[in-house]
Amino acid sequence: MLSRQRITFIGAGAMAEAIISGLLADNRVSGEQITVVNKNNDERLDHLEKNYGIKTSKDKKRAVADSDLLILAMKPKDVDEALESIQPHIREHHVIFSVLAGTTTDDIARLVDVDCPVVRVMANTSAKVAASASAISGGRHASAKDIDLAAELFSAIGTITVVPEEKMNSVTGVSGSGPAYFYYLLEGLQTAAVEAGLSEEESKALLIQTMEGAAKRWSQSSESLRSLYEEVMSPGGTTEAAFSVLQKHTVQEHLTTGTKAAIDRSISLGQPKKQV
Ligand SMILES: NC(=O)C1=CN([C@@H]2O[C@H](COP(=O)(O)OP(=O)(O)OC[C@H]3O[C@@H](n4cnc5c(N)ncnc54)[C@H](O)[C@@H]3O)[C@@H](O)[C@H]2O)C=CC1
Ligand SMILES: O=C(O)[C@@H]1CCC=N1
Repeated sequence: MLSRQRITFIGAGAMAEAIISGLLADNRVSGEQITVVNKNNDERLDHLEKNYGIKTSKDKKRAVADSDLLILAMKPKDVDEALESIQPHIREHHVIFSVLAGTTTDDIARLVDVDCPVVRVMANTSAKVAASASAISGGRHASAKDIDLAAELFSAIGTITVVPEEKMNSVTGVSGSGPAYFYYLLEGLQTAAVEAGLSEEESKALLIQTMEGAAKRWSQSSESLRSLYEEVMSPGGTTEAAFSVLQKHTVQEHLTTGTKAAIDRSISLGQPKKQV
């Protein structure tokens, strides 16, 4: 199915690039099938064309008319303007995938005159190395075939979980934003490593394997996370010393609160459009 789709990305930013990069690496889609349009940043279009061998266009109308699948990849605040500019060229044969945080499939359907299917997807930037944790929900007009197409496309760039749309804001705060939380924590660990005499290279190698090993261990275990970290702690040992500081500063509670703030933001990003 995917091999016959003409795909147009509306928006040429970080997320579009991550998805394009992952898709091409998987070879299920060729550069010929992909066209990217943007608002006004020609440098981004040149960058994508040169680095990925995809097509770019300054003629949005043509790029939309000549496509089967539209992938909306602009910021949520720009979706109204973006869809207004292309909506006369959207036909019923089009399938729309949206990767926008907060924005619901109904928000998008309201901005399009025809009843084409809309599928909401929350991927993350690990798509760039085919390791996104992506979730998919179908809107009102989306059929099982449309969900299958989204699953086929996004499974080329990582794992897929199909969820009802009411869970999408939670997914966004957890796995959409998730890579940033891990990078932030790792930055703290790397600072300690370097200040204690390890080189950046040494600490990177050690931390990557530590993170991958912990993820693998959790994925293969039925134990709770608490029992997994307690397994690391020897009484009076190094981990306990670290935890006494982390717990004093309620680091875990702050992580929970921060993630809830991301979920709340995803909810509020959808709200202004709901009032239209
Ligand atoms: N960056 C991330 O980790 C993730 C982002 N997302 C979602 O992906 C979407 C894009 O995010 P980023 O790529 O980070 O943003 P970005 O700012 O890097 O890219 C957005 C692109 O949309 C273009 N654009 C704006 N208005 C337009 C219009 N009217 N017509 C055509 N193009 C237009 C901009 O020129 C820009 O190239 C957002 O809605 C975000 O919620 C979802 C998951 C993860
Ligand atoms: O920060 C954001 O709004 C986007 C959505 C999920 C990750 N990045």
